[in-house]
Amino acid sequence: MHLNGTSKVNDKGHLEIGGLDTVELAEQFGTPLYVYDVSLIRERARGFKQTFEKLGVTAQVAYASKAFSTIAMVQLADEEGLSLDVVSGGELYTALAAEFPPERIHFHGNNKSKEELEMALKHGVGCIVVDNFFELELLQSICEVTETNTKILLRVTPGVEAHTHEYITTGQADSKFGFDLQNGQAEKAMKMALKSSKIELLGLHCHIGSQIFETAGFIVAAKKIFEKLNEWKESYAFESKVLNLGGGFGIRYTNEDHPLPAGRYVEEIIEEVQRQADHFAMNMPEIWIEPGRSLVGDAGTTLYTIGSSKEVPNVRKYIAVDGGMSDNIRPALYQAKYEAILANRALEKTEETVSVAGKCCESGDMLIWDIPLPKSDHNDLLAVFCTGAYGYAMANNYNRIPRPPVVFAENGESKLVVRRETYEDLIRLDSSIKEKINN
Ligand SMILES: Cc1ncc(COP(=O)(O)O)c(C=O)c1O
Ligand SMILES: N[C@@H](CCCC[NH3+])C(=O)O
Repeated sequence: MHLNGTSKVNDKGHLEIGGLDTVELAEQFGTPLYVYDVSLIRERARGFKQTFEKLGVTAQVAYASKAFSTIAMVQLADEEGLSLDVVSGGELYTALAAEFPPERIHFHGNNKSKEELEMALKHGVGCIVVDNFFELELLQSICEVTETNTKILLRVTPGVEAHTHEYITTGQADSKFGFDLQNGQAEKAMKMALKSSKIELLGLHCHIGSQIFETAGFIVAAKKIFEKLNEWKESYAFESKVLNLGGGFGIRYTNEDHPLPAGRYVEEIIEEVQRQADHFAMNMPEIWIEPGRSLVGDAGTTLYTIGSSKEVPNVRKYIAVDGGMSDNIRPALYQAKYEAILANRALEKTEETVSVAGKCCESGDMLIWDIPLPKSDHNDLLAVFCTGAYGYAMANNYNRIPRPPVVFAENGESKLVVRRETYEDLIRLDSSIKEKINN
């Protein structure tokens, strides 16, 4: 059993998170329930920040709020002195509702609407990460009409893609995101931005992938960017004050995953950037990163109640829980793997191999295949670990299943930060039958 952060098994044999017995949390808040270990999020945030501080590098660690965006999480990011990456009007609205300082918000997205850009400018968002020519022109015209100035980064695709243990360099980066660095698009965008009196180009951004376990991809990306920056310095006297190398730092979901400690990614990235800056006689840029998963992923645990079970003789045993792809779509979408234990009988030895099914009307709604557990029964409590990133964030109402609540656990205290959806919530946006008849 691999336990993260403050998670431990107490003397009743129950899983504890943040000093709280998960059996009691399930009784109090019901299941399914997302529980976050707040101290672990703080530890991860401090880990990133301290590495930059130790190496004396000016930096911004921007929490990629797409991983888990709620008012409480945004406030926690603020408390820890992080910046914030948002990718939509909704994430921006959440950040503003949490009173996150707008100057530390970075606004991403490959198809920001006019309304979203206006909203960002109106609230003084610190940096807009411009993705394409359409957006650059739209932003320029909004700035002119509203007489607003803004700071931007250009998102570039350096021709590097990284996934877990591998990275590949692709000649022509085939991606919906960003300006291609090699085919002249990025250079054209840079020239357009430099001409603008309303837009201040701070530098470049790239993001090479997610759940990455090695630094090689980041290092190749940094090299490619610096080669281009060197050309631009000579031709246009442009120097990138900021270099944002995105997020993507991997975490351990199961014992197949071997991520580096967060500090290692940062140290190696900084060393490479420093080496490149020295090599090309440039000033060391400010380095920004955007971790999402690695800040919140292993701090989240989902608690489920086991209901029905089904034995397929000589094939497998299914146990079904009261949630599934509606609260965690990652196994169905990416064949993502998770570990789990019986939270109410955590010390009992494993006796059988079972597969954990969700309750949605979809054969692919399986949370975990072939996991060893003690002999379980209905009403046992199943804890699935590492659901903190892209769990609640990608939750949905398939089969009109209400989304579970979110509880923050820290130092023996629980805080309900998102309440459970109700059936009334589910029909709230429907036009009522009466309205339909009247129309
Ligand atoms: C631009 C950008 N920044 C940051 C992230 C966060 O990635 P992760 O959660 O893997 O750290 C993503 C998602 O992959 C992204 O697209
Ligand atoms: N949603 C993905 C990651 C997407 C990263 C955002 N660009 C996941 O659950 O792993």
